[in-house]
This record gives sequence, structure tokens and C-alpha cells, in this order.
Amino acid sequence: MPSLYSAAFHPGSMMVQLEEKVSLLENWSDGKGLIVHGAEGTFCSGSDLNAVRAISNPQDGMKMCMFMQNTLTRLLRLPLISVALVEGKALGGGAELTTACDFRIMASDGVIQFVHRHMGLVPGWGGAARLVRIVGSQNALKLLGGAVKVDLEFGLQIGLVDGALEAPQAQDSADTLLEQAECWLSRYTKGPTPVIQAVKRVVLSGRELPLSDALRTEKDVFGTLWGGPANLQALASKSKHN
Ligand SMILES: CCC(=O)SCCNC(=O)CCNC(=O)[C@H](O)C(C)(C)COP(=O)(O)OP(=O)(O)OC[C@H]1O[C@@H](n2cnc3c(N)ncnc32)[C@H](O)[C@@H]1OP(=O)(O)O
Repeated sequence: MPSLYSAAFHPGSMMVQLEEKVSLLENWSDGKGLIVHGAEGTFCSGSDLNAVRAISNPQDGMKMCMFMQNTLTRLLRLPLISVALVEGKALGGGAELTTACDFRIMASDGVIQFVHRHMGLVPGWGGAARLVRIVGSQNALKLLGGAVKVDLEFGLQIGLVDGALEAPQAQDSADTLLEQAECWLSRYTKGPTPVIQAVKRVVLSGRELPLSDALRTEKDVFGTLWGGPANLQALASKSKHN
């Protein structure tokens, strides 16, 4: 299960690195799970403000916006079940990045904050559209309009956060946050790769496509599994689900 790291996105370097990682993952045929996490106790504080000042004109802003929208849309559409491990702060573009994962799990010090309003902005990397789908339009309006700090408790309450991680007590005895995240995600990635990738595909099409198209995709994906090795093995073993 690979990890992606981030801190503050430097336009032209970290953003390109992220796009390259996404391209690699698009070609990872055996993959089932992905953990996106930060370094040194923080998740990601968004765009690199020093670099952003140099491109604060509409043309460059649009280029950066479209580049990141494309990258984060492709990240969410990977045939993998992904989780953002939020330790420390996820601010601005960092908050948007968390919404480009299927799940978000948080350490006790974690905060997701769409600080865009404070910057005279709205999200542009697809974070607003995804947030509405995750928490609903009422909550999204509150989080964006109020630039609200979402901590673990509030995140769980509104459904932005899917799981809580325990602070490691001592390095030797407790699982690190990354180990806990791997354990959390493994509940959803157990089993043959084609089945897990198919689960992601039917959920993604249900989330993104009109119902008639989603139903067609679901039928096609079902057809790839029916009578396949995992299906035949399950039938031969007379499995019970209690
Ligand atoms: C797409 C739209 C966007 O993403 S707009 C960007 C939104 N992000 C921000 O506005 C983040 C602003 N920064 C902060 O709020 C704080 O620096 C945070 C991240 C909370 C860390 O606070 P604190 O722990 O007190 O450390 P600090 O402020 O001394 O920061 C350490 C050094 O890191 C830097 N840093 C942090 N974030 C950024 C950033 N996004 N771009 C550029 N630099 C950043 C700080 O400036 C500071 O640098 P230095 O040590 O003073 O040289």
C-alpha cells in the first residue's frame, strides 16, 4: 500500500510531483489501497504562499487551477480505495486534497479547514464540489462560508471524517499513525484485487454518473466478476456469512 506525502504545494514542483505520482498509480494494476499523508506532524498547508504571490494574475491562476483540478479528479478516480491520514493541519488546498480521497481519518490533533475565504478565494481544485457530495450543501456552505476549523469530533459528526486514530503513546509499544491507517484501510481492501477494484468502480460510477449510465457500468463490472476465479472459489467453499 503506497503513501503520498505532502506539505505546502509549490506550484511547478510539488504539484507536478503529485501529478506524476497519480500517473504512476493509474498504471498500478495490482493496487488496492492508497494512504495520502503529510510529513513531520502536518498534513498539508495548501499552496506555497511565496510561490503563489508570483503567479497572482488570472491567467496563471487558471492554469494552476485546471492543473490541480485535473490531478485531484484523477486521484479520486484511481481504481484504489484511498484514505487521507490527517495529522496536524490540512489547510486551503490541503483541505481540498483530503476530499480527493475516498475516506478521511484523523489523529486527535487533526484539523481540516477550508481557509479560502480568509484568502479572498473559494476552492478551485474541485474541493467545493467534492465537499458538497461528502457532507451535503448545508454543511459545505457552513465550512466554506465560515472557514470553520473541523476537528476530529466535529468531522465525525458531519461525516467529513470517517475514523479516529489514537495518539501513539510510546514509539515501541503503540502502532504509529501510519500503521493504524494501514490497519483501518485493510478492512476495505481485503480480498482479490479485481474485486476491490470493481467495488471502487461501481461506487465511483454511482457517485459521478447519471443513474442510467451508472447502472450500465454496474452491469459491465458485474460481468467481469461473475464466474471469475474469486466468484467460483467462493461458490466452491460454500461460504457462510455469520
Ligand atoms: C488553494 C488555496 C490555498 O491553499 S491558499 C494557502 C492556504 N494556507 C495557508 O494560508 C497557510 C498559512 N500558514 C499557516 O496558517 C501556518 O503557517 C501553519 C500552517 C498553521 C503553521 O503554523 P505554525 O505551526 O505556527 O508554523 P509557522 O507559521 O511558523 O510556519 C512554519 C513555516 O512554514 C511556512 N508555511 C506554512 N504554510 C505555508 C504555505 N502554505 N506557504 C508557504 N509557507 C508556509 C511559514 O511561513 C513558516 O515559514 P518561516 O519559518 O517563517 O520561514
